[in-house]
Amino acid sequence: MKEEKNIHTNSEVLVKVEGLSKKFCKDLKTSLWYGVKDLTANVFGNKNVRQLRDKEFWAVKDINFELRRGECLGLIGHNGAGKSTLLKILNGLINPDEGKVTIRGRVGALIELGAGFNPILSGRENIYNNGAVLGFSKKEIDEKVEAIIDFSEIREFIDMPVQNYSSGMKVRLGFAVAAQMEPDVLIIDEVLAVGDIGFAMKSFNAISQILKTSAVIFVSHSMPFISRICDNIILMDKGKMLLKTNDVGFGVQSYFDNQKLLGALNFGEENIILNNVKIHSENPRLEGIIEYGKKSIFEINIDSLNDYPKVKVSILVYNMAQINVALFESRYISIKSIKGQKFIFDFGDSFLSISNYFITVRFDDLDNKKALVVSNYVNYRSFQVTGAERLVFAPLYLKEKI
Ligand SMILES: Nc1ncnc2c1ncn2[C@@H]1O[C@H](COP(=O)(O)OP(=O)(O)OP(=O)(O)O)[C@@H](O)[C@H]1O
Repeated sequence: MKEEKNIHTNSEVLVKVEGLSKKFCKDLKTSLWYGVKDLTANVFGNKNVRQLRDKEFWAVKDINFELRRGECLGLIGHNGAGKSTLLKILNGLINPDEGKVTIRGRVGALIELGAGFNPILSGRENIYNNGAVLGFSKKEIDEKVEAIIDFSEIREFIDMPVQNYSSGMKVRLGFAVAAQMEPDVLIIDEVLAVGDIGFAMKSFNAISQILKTSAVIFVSHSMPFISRICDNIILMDKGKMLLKTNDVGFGVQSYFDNQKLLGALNFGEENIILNNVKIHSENPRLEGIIEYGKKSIFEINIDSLNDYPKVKVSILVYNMAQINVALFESRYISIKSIKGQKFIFDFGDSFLSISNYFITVRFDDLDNKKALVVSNYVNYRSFQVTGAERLVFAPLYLKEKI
């Protein structure tokens, strides 16, 4: 596992996690049986937690980190990697089998949608309940309640039972409570993604504000969200920490490298058959690799079943988050009804940032207004941009020319 030094070394450590592990059992009956056995073993003081028994697995294994005031930790990893389990341990919802968590101060958490709310009580009553759980007096909550309702932007529905709220409304209320209660440590699971983009932007601004006095732990599969607010990353894989870094660009890239990604899909009439796309900079031997700042060359090899006198080739470049970051369009080319035609396109200097990309290749017949798209090869292949530049999450990395 790679590890880097923390930059906020002067601020106070608010979260300390040492050797944290949690195991689960894949089968409910066996789990109940182990529960009974463990209870008995506990009485006689010979519980052996380190060993996995049949059907057990480590959902969280040997996690260690420290988080200081002012830091935002992004917990990322594939589905089932153990992120939510780790958050639940940190929030005291479940006990670890091994290890220790030390948290200083008040914890605000938004973990499961609607968790922490009583569904039959109104939004307003739930604000009071949550505040009381966090240790605030009624008077203190009275002082905050208006700000919470304003932040959530659901004043109209604040006296309605929470069970009738939409998912987004629950998130709005949950985040407003967690954020406005001045937590020292704020824990947020994927739920923010449920809110609309307007609320997500507002939440990010609120998190930046909260970070002045708190530490934040944030779980998300949205790398744009992660790179927007986190300054530390832990990449989890099967319960373990694969990477701990304060280089967010590198952390995000490692997350994508660790994912299984979809293969190519072909749409369109298939009258133009794409045999091959070669991508390189000046050196054709470095196939599939473009050097940052150097020119990029795309060579396509096709078979065509018809004559197309005026065709435009479009290459759509997607980043690992499947965001379309570039569209390259060719000059008009004339395609003959023969096999094995090769076209070379020079797309000029590439300032795509260092990362991996996918391309979709589309052929438009500009002579035929009815069937404009002849072939469309979605996610046809990937390529890499390399260089000694910094890893940044922004799709384009532009530097001032000196
Ligand atoms: N109460 C439980 N009993 C048994 N297994 C559980 C329990 N809670 C979680 N698990 C298992 O622990 C593993 C980790 O789950 P967890 O929810 O922490 O993953 P995650 O990284 O948050 O995933 P996602 O990205 O899908 O939210 C999974 O295999 C899950 O099935």
